[in-house]
Amino acid sequence: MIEIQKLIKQADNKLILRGVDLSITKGETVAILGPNGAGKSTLLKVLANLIKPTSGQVKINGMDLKKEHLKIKKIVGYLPHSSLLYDHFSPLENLVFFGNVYGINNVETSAIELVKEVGLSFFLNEPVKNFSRGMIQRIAIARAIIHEPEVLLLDEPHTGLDQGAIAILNNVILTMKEKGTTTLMVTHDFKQAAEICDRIIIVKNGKIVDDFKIKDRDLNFVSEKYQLLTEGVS
Ligand SMILES: Nc1ncnc2c1ncn2[C@@H]1O[C@H](COP(=O)(O)OP(=O)(O)OP(=O)(O)O)[C@@H](O)[C@H]1O
Repeated sequence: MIEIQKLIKQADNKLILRGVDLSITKGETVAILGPNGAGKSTLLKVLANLIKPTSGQVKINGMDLKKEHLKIKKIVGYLPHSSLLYDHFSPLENLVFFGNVYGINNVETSAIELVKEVGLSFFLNEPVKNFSRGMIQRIAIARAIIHEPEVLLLDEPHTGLDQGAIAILNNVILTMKEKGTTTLMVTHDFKQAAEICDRIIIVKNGKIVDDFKIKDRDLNFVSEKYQLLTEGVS
């Protein structure tokens, strides 16, 4: 589903990604862990087509990111650090707006359903400028999946969420997985990574330094591997 070969990203004479090779199959849920500044968000931004790689090849669903980025955009959902929501719009207005951008059918019904799914039906018509950070994050997640993407790119999705909202988000991710969605999630939250992901990738200094499957939701295994590989990195 996602094929990355020899990906290099350089900016301001700094090598941010130093030759990333990665292959992710359809339906996998993959966590990207790594210390601050390792290049995790940059990797996600390249896949979301927000920034161009310096060199290397990226294919999503068999399509070359350089040549078919418009088609790829339609099948990719991206949750960045910022919510991308319009402050003065309600959740319903925001989701209808973004749903229309993607040209989805029955946009209002889908929007109402998604707001319900993230537990904010009561606030359907309130402007999001009055929302707490966690509430905004919930609607931002709904925005990222309004077009039922085949590939979901999540940059620290659990940040700012309370326990209830974490459970809702994990449920959303697992439900999408059942439908065949491939998810790539940057996170510092090992517990959530172990809870919902099948596979962990550790990025350090712009390179993948480990890539393994998780067995039995084993958080200790993930923590130990991480510490071993990132020792000495502040
Ligand atoms: N446009 C840019 N120009 C120059 N340097 C950049 C640019 N974008 C990112 N960087 C640098 O590249 C490095 C990797 O950034 P990135 O945001 O990908 O890290 P990260 O692994 O997501 O970190 P964090 O865990 O702190 O979010 C950082 O040192 C960052 O300052």
